[in-house]
Amino acid sequence: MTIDVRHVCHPDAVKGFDTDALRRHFLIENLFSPGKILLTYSHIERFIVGGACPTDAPLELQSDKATIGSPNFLDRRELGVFNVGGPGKVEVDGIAYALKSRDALYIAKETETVRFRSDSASDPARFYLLSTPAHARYDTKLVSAADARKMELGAQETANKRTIYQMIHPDVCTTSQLVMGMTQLEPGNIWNTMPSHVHDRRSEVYFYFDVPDSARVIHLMGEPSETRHLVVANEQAILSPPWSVHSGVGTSAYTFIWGMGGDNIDYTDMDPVPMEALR
Ligand SMILES: O=C(O)C(=O)C[C@H](O)C(=O)CO
Ligand SMILES: [Zn+2]
Repeated sequence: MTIDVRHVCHPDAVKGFDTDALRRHFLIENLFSPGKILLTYSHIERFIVGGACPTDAPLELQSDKATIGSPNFLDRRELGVFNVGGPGKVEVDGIAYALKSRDALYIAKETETVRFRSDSASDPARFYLLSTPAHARYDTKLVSAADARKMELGAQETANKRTIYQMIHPDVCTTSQLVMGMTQLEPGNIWNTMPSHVHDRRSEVYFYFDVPDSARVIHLMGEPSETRHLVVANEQAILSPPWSVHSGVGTSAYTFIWGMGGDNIDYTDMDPVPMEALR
């Protein structure tokens, strides 16, 4: 298991970042490596973001003295897991939950052991992980895309026809602060979250997938009057601080998993940015 640590950046400092600095602070390029768990610890909301890709042997989530400090990873945290690979199992204190592609599992605070397995090493599961600190324990729950609260948004004419699957969401699954779901664009549609917004009371992480090898997503970030962009390839993630706009456009359709933590668990708590304010 590896943990990369990222610190918080003030927006005034980010104005002067070049492409390398923007990518080093806000883009997570590698989330999956066969037979490994790769993690990034961000001081933004104390998110832990990563991926587990088990092959022949199970992989166990372990704590880390330098960052988490408690004996078990989830002693004071909760965890959202989305499978974006082949079928697999997540064992939570000995109970196995089967996750096919796009199923999610919320794992409770105070869980002692979490193990990831693939059903077949030739089609390994790819478990995307997002964890936040938690003040209370709620039940571990498996949520499939069919169980999600769904919202159909946008139109073909504006190239933003998409379905939002709210999965680890207060109407579906009770958590301390973690809210997660998935946005899937219809073929031929490329824009998410436009008009854009900020969510000052929460920070977010976006994991982009279903991006063809030859395609990229242009993720917009920065203060509304001082935008920057990151060019994102398949299975890469973005750390989004509360002062940053949220919007993105692809060179083809894609899917992304959004995850949020912060001062409330109200998905709709977003401040729209008027188009004329964007620069
Ligand atoms: O396409 C969209 O619109 C979204 O996916 C909205 C996100 O869920 C979001 O903005 C979360 O902050
Ligand atoms: Zn958003």
